[in-house]
Amino acid sequence: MITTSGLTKDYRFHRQSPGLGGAVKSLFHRTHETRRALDGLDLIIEPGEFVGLLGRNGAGKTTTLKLLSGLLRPSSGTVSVLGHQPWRRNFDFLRRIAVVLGQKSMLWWDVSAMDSYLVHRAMYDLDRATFDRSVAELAELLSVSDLLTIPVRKLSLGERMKCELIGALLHQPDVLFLDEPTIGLDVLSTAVIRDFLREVNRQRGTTIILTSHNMDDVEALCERVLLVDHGRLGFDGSLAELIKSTRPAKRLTLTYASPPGPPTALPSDVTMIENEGPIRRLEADRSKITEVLSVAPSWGELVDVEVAEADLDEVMRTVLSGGLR
Ligand SMILES: Nc1ncnc2c1ncn2[C@@H]1O[C@H](COP(=O)(O)OP(=O)(O)OP(=O)(O)O)[C@@H](O)[C@H]1O
Repeated sequence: MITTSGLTKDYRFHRQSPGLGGAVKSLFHRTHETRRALDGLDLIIEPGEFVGLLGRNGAGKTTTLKLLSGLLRPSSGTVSVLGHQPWRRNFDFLRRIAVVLGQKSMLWWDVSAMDSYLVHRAMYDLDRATFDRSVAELAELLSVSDLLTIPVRKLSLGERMKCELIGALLHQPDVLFLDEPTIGLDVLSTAVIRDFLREVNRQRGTTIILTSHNMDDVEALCERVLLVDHGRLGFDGSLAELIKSTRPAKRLTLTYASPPGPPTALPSDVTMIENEGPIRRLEADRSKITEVLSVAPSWGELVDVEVAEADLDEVMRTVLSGGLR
């Protein structure tokens, strides 16, 4: 459904010296520079997948989305989405995709979301009954049915994002590209939007490609993550695999009825990270967990055991600072 091979994007730009003098000078003399944002990206995405694009700021995630959705033309390499070269912006292609870029609205500011949807309806030639049903269903799922006739500029950030998503899905696209859909939203709106996207992916089979710095979004939604690193693919697999390859250690929290005795027979490569009161927190490679659990009851009266993966934000800090194994 989506394939790229050696996909490369160079941006050409000019630097301007600061101040009025710099601005005037740049009118007459411009030196151009090139920045390589994507550097030979190869990927294949199958229909119905929910994929998260991860990477540090400036890694090339938005550029990837823009190339896949046809907003940019590649400098070299190939890209095919639904059998089309996106940058040609063929109508059949545009009818089958939708793009929601956090910082760019598809809704007109001064009119209601419904007015923008009606323009959409005309553009995509949607019949009235299907249109009405779709708007009602989507608005209900996102709890914004009573907000569609208010000028968009009067809506909050979260309400606007929900209205954006409705507009993007009215023509029932096969692929949805989303850039940071929950940025700046409160936990409630974030949860509603996550449930909605999960539903759209499952019920309609819509392929969704999402960029997000919110690891909770990625954990909740994406069964596959692609790590973009300096314009290349740094990792391709599940979030669980990414965690495993980055922080193989698991966290064990042992709670005792009262402060336990010394941790005798603790395997040598297990680290005690908290040793106070009745709680012992340890970090152990997953292969050592059973060994720890077999000696832990001898330290005291063990009342609770919790085994968890390393904290997601910690994992991402390791990944983004180049610590992927
Ligand atoms: N129009 C442009 N002109 C010049 N350079 C650009 C342009 N757009 C992006 N870049 C550069 O290309 C690189 C990749 O940018 P991109 O926006 O794809 O990164 P990103 O991974 O989406 O980052 P972020 O997480 O900060 O949104 C960055 O170094 C950025 O400065």
